[in-house]
Amino acid sequence: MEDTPISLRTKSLAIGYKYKGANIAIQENINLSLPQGQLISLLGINGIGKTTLLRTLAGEYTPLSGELYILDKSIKEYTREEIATKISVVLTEKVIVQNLTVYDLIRIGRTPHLKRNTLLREEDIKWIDKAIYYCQLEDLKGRNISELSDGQLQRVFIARAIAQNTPIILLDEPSNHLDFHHKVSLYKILKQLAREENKTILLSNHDIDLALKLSDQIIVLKERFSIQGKIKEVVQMNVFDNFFNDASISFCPEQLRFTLVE
Ligand SMILES: Nc1ncnc2c1ncn2[C@@H]1O[C@H](COP(=O)(O)OP(=O)(O)OP(=O)(O)O)[C@@H](O)[C@H]1O
Repeated sequence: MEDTPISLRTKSLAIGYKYKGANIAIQENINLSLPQGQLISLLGINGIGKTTLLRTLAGEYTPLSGELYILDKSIKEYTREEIATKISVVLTEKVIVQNLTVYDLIRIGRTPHLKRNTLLREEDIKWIDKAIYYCQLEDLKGRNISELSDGQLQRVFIARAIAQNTPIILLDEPSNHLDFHHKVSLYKILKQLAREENKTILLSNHDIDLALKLSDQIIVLKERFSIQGKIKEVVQMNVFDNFFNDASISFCPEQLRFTLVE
């Protein structure tokens, strides 16, 4: 496993935003090394910087300092179009274009691979079909997206990212509209996808219990540091003790879950 190729790497990365011309850092010294074929969960309390990190890794925000490498090449050496062939992203805010079918929306995922006005090729159709298969959307593919529930729509956006067929997939809270069964099912689908298609999949998530049971690795963002590793290793570092800064919520390392102290 140690020799697994690394798809995404950061060195002393600082992330944040610009405010009145000044750089405001949210997190500094982030060192990540995300391997191929693995599902990695990004965990941290509200407002700690998960979305900012995902947007930075996706090339939407410029790092405040440090280095970011996609497939061993600095992100600075990629054009926006090239990044879209390496990284697909599912964010929480979704632009909804009315009058699109589920199939049409998934098909948009193929855009980075198509020359202007070209018809879908065999490869494009193969990836759209794979995305429909992974996200179990066969019965919905002809429906108008305006008729879907939030949870169904969420699956369609994930399918669009899968259709894009990039080595790296980043998802911001992809399970937030899903019931427990669909949350578990999403984790299993993403893990299967990571394994079968050798993808690096990073998702942010507030379902920490599920993440600890179903991910290959986790990244935990805390106030002054971040850590990445296999579940057991990270749990042993006690990063979940007093995680929520609330004495009534306690973490049980044996059961890998939080409980409410009576
Ligand atoms: N453009 C911006 N202007 C001002 N503040 C910002 C901006 N972008 C992010 N922040 C602040 O940076 C911090 C991190 O935000 P971010 O959305 O990355 O957190 P998060 O971990 O994804 O949170 P959540 O779990 O609530 O979604 C927050 O305090 C947020 O208010």
